[in-house]
Amino acid sequence: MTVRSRPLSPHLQIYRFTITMAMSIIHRATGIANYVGTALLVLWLAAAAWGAEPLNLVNAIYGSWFGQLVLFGYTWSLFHHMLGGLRHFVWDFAEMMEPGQREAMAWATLAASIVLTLLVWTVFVWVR
Ligand code: HEM
Repeated sequence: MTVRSRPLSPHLQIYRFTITMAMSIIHRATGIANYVGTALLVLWLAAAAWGAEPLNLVNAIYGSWFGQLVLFGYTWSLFHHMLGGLRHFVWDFAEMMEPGQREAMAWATLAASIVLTLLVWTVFVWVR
């Protein structure tokens, strides 16, 4: 049987890396992470409804360094995804679609998500 070489679809390795591409991938990843984080939130609420002992256990796990790391990541994920959603909202009005504008919005999303996460953790966790 003769094997004909067929054209390949473009794939990740042949695209030039761009910040907008990274933001698109991160938007999907944070969407998935938000599901996991929300499940953790539900677990905490369920433990609180269950009684003092389960709540103390969940609080101890969430309060450990690993738990705090996960919750910090969840906070960032929520902010990044929400700002990404607002970016889509702006695009729905056919605004900020020019090259340069798209990149600026992508960097602004990333920067704002980091600043907002640090702000929330500073106000509600680190300095109370
Ligand atoms: C816990 C809350 C949330 C969860 C679990 C969640 C989850 C997801 C998931 C899994 C996707 C699909 C990603 C993909 O297939 O590429 C998605 C897409 C999207 N999300 Fe969320 N999301 C949440 C909150 C939000 C919020 C607050 C906003 C807006 C402020 C938002 C705006 C969007 C938009 C616009 C898309 C579509 C993006 C596209 O078309 O590429 N989401 N979300």
